[in-house]
Amino acid sequence: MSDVQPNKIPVTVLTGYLGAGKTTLLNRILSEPHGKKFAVVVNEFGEIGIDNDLVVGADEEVFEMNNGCICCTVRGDLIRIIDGLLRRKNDFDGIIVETTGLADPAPVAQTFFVDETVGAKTALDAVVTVADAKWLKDRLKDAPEAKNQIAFADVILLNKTDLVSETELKDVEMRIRAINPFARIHRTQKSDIAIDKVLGQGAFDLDRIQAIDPDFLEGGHKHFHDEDMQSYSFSSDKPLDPDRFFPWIQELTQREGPNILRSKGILAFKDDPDRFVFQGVHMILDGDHQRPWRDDEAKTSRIVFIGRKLDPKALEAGFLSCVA
Ligand SMILES: Nc1nc2c(ncn2[C@@H]2O[C@H](COP(=O)(O)OP(=O)(O)OP(=O)(O)O)[C@@H](O)[C@H]2O)c(=O)[nH]1
Repeated sequence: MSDVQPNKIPVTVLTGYLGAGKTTLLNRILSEPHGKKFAVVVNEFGEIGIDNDLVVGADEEVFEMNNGCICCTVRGDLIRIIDGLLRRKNDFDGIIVETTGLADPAPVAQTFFVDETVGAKTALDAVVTVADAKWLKDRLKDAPEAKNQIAFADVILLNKTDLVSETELKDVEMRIRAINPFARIHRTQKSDIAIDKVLGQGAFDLDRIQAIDPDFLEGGHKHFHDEDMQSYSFSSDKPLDPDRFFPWIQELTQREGPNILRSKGILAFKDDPDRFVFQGVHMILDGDHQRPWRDDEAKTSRIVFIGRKLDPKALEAGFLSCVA
């Protein structure tokens, strides 16, 4: 890893559309034996914080910003968190900001130039975008955020290569190149990549960004938000019955998969001492036990759905029907 500006703390902005593999990459970075300590800032679109609970690493401090898009309402929070971090000297080697899948990375990157205190002490090392090889093509058609995440990237992980053919991979690579001819592209599965291909890149190029976005250093920002995008989260303090939950979620995501872009949850099943983490990207589901529930935490099941044309009443009724 090269330290490009030795007196400044390097910042990596981790972006990519919903479910592309950002948290998977973050966990890889944090789990590697690099001897470095990172401060991590995560931002998610749902009302109930789930992402911070999915980030590994006891040594890392995870700052969570919910209830808003990092590029808009919570940008002040980002500045405050980073400002607070900067007051603590020599405490960490780098900052990693994981944005929501729906964030436009431009205003996030802008924070590190426009805010004086933050700008004086940090250096934006790279915008790293994780792209979902299976779904990116569709999102480039209907989600401008996905396109901006590619356009602003210095490094792109073309992830989930296991889900597509070589021909499809070449096609999506070509589409990426058409939007961004400069980024380094790495094909990955489960965001598996050497850390020195992601951190310490010294890759963020202000001139290139100003060529895309001439107002980049102006401070204000105007950008598109998908007003149709909804997020609903539900929770229950009563244990769930896995024999009810899995058939329900299977049927729901098969039926509503195109509209449910992302679902995820931390679940407490009856007679199960472990937390179960459930993940869905459209109709592709995944899940695993994470760790035992601790005595000092409430065994609350939390689930979030992000998508379009969602029916919150039906989702809630379905979720609550899974209570054991
Ligand atoms: N098949 C396959 N699944 C993957 C791969 N990488 C990640 N996943 C799965 O995709 C799902 C989403 O991964 P995350 O890392 O949580 O994605 P994310 O970008 O952080 O998601 P959001 O923060 O919700 O936008 C999880 O179930 C992962 O296990 C991959 O290369 N192949």
